[in-house]
Parts: sequence; C-alpha cells; structure tokens
Amino acid sequence: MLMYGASGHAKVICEILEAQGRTLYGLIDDNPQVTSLLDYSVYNTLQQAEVVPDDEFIISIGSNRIRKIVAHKLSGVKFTTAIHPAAVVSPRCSIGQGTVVMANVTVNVHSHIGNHVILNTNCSIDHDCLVEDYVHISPNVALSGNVQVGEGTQIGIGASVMQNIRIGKWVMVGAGAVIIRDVPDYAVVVGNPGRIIKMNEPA
Ligand SMILES: CC(=O)SCCNC(=O)CCNC(=O)[C@H](O)C(C)(C)COP(=O)(O)OP(=O)(O)OC[C@H]1O[C@@H](n2cnc3c(N)ncnc32)[C@H](O)[C@@H]1OP(=O)(O)O
Repeated sequence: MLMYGASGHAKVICEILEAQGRTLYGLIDDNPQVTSLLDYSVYNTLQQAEVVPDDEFIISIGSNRIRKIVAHKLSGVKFTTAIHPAAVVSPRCSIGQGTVVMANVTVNVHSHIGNHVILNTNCSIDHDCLVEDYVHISPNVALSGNVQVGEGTQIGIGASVMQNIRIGKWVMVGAGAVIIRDVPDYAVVVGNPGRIIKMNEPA
C-alpha cells in the first residue's frame, strides 16, 4: 500500500501500518525535496511510484481541506483504513475508507465514522455519534453520546463535547474547549463554555 503526504502525521500512520504488520511500499509527496520518511521512499508522482490499480492508499495529510482536495484528485484509486491494534472499536460501528484510527482511541457502539477522517491519539467517540467525512478529532478529545460532527470540522486537542450536540461543517473547535450547545457551520469556537470568536471561510 501507499500513502499520499510525507509529514509528521504520516510518520504516525507509518507506525500504525507497521503495528498492523502491513507492507508500505512508499509515500508520494508534491514536494520534490522530500525523498524519504522514516525508512520509506518518497516519490513525487504516482507514475514515479509505479502505482498499479490494486494498490491501496491512505491520504496522510493533516489539513482537512487539503485531504479533501487530494481525495478528489485521486478519485478512482482504492482507499483503505489504518486502525492501530491498541484502538478499541465497537463491532457495531462503521469506519469509512481512508480513515485513520490511532493508538488508544475508543469508538463505542453504533457510532459511524466517515471517509478520510482522523481519529487522533487517545480520543474517545462514545455511543451513537456521527462523524462525517474529512473530520479531524484531535488527541484527547472526548465526544459524549449522540454527538454529530459535520464534514471537514476539526475538534481541537483536549476539547470535550456534551451529549446530543450537533456541530456543523468546517467548524474549528479550539484546544481545550467545552462545547455545551450546538455549533453552526464554519464557526471557530474557543473556551469553557465554548463561544464563537469568528467564522471560517466557506470552502
Ligand atoms: C498531533 C497534533 O498535533 S493534532 C493538532 C492539535 N492542535 C490543535 O488542536 C490546535 C487547535 N487550535 C486552536 O486552539 C487555535 O488557537 C484556534 C484555531 C482556536 C484559533 O487560532 P487563530 O485563528 O490563529 O486565533 P488566535 O490565536 O489569533 O486567537 C484569537 C483569540 O482566541 C483566543 N484563543 C485561541 N485559541 C484558544 C483556545 N484554544 N482556548 C481559549 N482561547 C483561545 C486567543 O487568546 C485570542 O484571544 P484575544 O483576541 O483575546 O487575544
């Protein structure tokens, strides 16, 4: 399999694949100055990497907007998931293609996780949550039961979200925020209790 994007985030995914015992042939990155990452070769184009139709991919780019652009650019390739063996994922939940689940993550019963999502180290997704495509749930985030997170939103490191909350699309929840009421699309929310400080540009 191959990864697209050779960054710090990519290094973590390399180690998830190693922990799963999978073979990573290399990475692709647009920056021609990057030629290796950890022990892996970095290529600049799909042609250079000699990609064949059966190769599986993960987009290893932390930016939600760029991950979405690259996913559209790569439409037609086969995406896979990377789930760390130390994650606890309910057999009654679903995890979309291209999604990475890092060490010590918990995903509880009847939660649904979209495509190209990042569930970062030690986050907790409780029962009946819906996490849409291109979301990033940062390390140590806690989503209570029945929380919805819209496309492209990032929940910042250490934030907590109370039960039954709806968070819109392309929202940024700041580090350590405590979300006690619904959040509209594109809002940037910080603090405890979370308050809107500005709005993101629509994609
Ligand atoms: C493995 C990994 O590394 S995963 C990555 C994890 N990283 C994160 O989760 C980062 C989360 N990002 C943040 O919290 C950012 O501060 C953001 C996105 C909320 C805001 O960033 P910016 O848009 O650059 O805002 P800026 O830094 O100018 O701050 C604006 C105001 O909000 C305040 N503010 C910013 N972040 C926070 C926060 N997390 N909590 C409380 N207040 C905050 C600032 O103090 C500032 O207040 P002031 O106007 O009174 O001075």
